[in-house]
Amino acid sequence: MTDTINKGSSTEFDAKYGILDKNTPPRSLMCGRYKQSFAYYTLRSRLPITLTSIIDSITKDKDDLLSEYGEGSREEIKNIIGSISKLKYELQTDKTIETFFGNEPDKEIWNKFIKSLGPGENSFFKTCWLYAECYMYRRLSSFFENSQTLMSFDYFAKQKQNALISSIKCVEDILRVLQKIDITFESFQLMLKLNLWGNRCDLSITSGKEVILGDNPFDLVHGFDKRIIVDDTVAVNDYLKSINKYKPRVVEFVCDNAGYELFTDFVLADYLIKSKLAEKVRFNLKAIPWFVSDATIKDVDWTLQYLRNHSSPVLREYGERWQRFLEGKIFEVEPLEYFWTSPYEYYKMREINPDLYKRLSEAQLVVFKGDLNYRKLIGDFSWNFTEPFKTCLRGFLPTSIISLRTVKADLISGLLEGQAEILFETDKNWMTTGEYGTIQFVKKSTLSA
Ligand SMILES: O=P(O)(O)OC[C@H]1O[C@](O)(CO)[C@@H](O)[C@@H]1O
Repeated sequence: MTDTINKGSSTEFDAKYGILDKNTPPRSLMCGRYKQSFAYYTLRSRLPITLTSIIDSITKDKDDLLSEYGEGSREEIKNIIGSISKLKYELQTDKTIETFFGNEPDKEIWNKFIKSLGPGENSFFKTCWLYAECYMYRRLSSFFENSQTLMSFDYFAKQKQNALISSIKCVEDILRVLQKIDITFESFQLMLKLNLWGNRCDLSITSGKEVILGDNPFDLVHGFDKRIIVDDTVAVNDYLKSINKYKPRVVEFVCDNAGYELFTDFVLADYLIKSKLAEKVRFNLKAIPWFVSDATIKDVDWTLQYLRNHSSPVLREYGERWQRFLEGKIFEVEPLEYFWTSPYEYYKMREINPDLYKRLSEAQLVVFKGDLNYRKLIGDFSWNFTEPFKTCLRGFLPTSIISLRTVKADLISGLLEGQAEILFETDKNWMTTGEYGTIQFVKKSTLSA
């Protein structure tokens, strides 16, 4: 995939913006200046396509927007389209990242970060890929946040809702299994794998295009067993069974995509309660529309409402059950937290947001879903692939953590010697297809009483 864009990209762009025709050097921050990196492909091709598709969808849906947000939104729609086009131009001409000046609730944290970037490291292709990509989505959201009529409009909502609606047969199949599941190690393993592969339904990797699930989610799970290249399922199951002296045992989910993936988060959370491996599950969601399909609190409400209103009895049953869990505080949605839509890697959390770090440390396990969370766990940093996952956390360990990630970016840790080489021989793009997954667990040795 990256080869295509690199061959097609104009050399004058590379010359003008100091692009180096090489891959990311070892143990360096990943950024768009390395032409052979997925960072370059993302910034040069994927993100402009994402911005263009937002402009196209707003333009196409303008009449619906006008009827929903009133005639006063007409001018603002035009201005926002102009702002998105300007952002796209800045991205495509490697402009310096600008500070925020509107009424963004997290303006201070973002501007402090932007000002901390050194000269020569503060433009889209020169700064770390993670910062540039997070900045683009944050800046995009600010155009709506600072409007008078469209501040609550989620420009990704339709795609996120479709991601559930189009997978409703899989949803039904899974719920029928959950209804009568026995609590065994095998069923725990199945729930974890279903949740892992639910992460393939991420619309940012397709720049917004729908990800089509196969017919039967269990076929997908069993068919992909060999593609789980690190699997700590046994360790995390043993750990959860060993902590039964803590009450209530709390598991935090740092969620990723809405749609089918959010559904699989509810399924895994339900299983943890049903199996008595936890008494409470808390969900951490995004405060703003993020990376196309990341889940917001509104997406949780919509998902439960959609299930509760569905014609299928089993969908209604679980929509009602999970709504009751929320009312009974067995499930909890955590209060809005802008740290999750900041550019910071997680090893900086204790310094930047100690209250959040403390809250996570009170849980017995934190489940980090997906690729972007993985990038923030280890940083957009070209670690040796065999570097231990715990080392790459650089001290971030509020409590025991597990990462469930389908591999969509050219960074990874915790592989065995020679494992990556074999995978590259199989498919040179294996790191950016989402067709390989990792289940990586780090136990916090001294759990406070
Ligand atoms: O939804 P997920 O699993 O976090 O994936 C999003 C990630 O995938 C990518 O789109 C491709 O790596 C990244 O830009 C982003 O980090």
